[in-house]
Amino acid sequence: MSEFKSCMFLNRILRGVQSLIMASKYNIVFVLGGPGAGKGTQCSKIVDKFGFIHLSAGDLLREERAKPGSEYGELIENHIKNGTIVPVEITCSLLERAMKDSGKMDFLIDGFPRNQNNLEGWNKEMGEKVNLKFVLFFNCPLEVCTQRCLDRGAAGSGRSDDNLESLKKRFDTYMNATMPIIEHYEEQDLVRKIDATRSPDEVFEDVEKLFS
Ligand SMILES: Nc1ncnc2c1ncn2[C@@H]1O[C@H](COP(=O)(O)OP(=O)(O)O)[C@@H](O)[C@H]1O
Ligand SMILES: O=c1ccn([C@@H]2O[C@H](COP(=O)(O)OP(=O)(O)O)[C@@H](O)[C@H]2O)c(=O)[nH]1
Ligand SMILES: [Mg+2]
Repeated sequence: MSEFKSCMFLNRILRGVQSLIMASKYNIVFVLGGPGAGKGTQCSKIVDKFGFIHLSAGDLLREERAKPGSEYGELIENHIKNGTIVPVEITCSLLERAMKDSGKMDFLIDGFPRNQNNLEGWNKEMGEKVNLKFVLFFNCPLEVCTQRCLDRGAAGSGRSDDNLESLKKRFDTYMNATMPIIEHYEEQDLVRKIDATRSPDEVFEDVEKLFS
């Protein structure tokens, strides 16, 4: 075999190995944006049309909090009410367990990673196991987000954090802890920013282009 041919052959083997490695990894899209930006609403639409599994970190934490005798129930409730972020070991293990239990490979991870501790803990535990496709970022001003959360609370969300006092703290966390994470991914050109102030269907028109 000529040198050129053996080089081509090796290249093909390498590409094969690479695609095998990628196929064995979870495909994930992180979904970020302020409280009430519409992350959950858009994730439902993506699931309906593109068949991803939607994992909301907040929902998983609320589920864990509700379990009778949960070791972490009180800690989670305190963080949620204060708009602060639960330590990554708890959230990451809930996410990983849900991913494994689903038996699927394609996930929307909604509302995570929210701070540096989340990012570092996730990278350490899951970095080698996932292929991060992109970060879907719903950009929405504070006033619009606040009104949506207050309406969600008034409509009976039952959430202990859909009130003005908690919302102020949630925004504080969002600006100080989550925005730097979005900037971190922006530096890697992984952020797909969407104007989330429009109606859900208009927002989704932009979202679906990213998945088609
Ligand atoms: N584009 C939108 N325009 C108006 N209201 C919206 C929009 N998207 C979501 N909502 C409403 O705002 C509230 C927050 O939406 P949600 O999807 O739960 O946001 P998040 O998960 O980002 O907190 C919900 O009551 C939802 O029905
Ligand atoms: O990775 C996460 C996701 C959520 N939360 C907590 O759960 C709350 C509600 O998060 P959720 O994503 O449900 O709120 P949303 O942004 O959708 O309104 C947050 O304010 C945090 O206190 C957390 O600690 N870690
Ligand atoms: Mg949500």
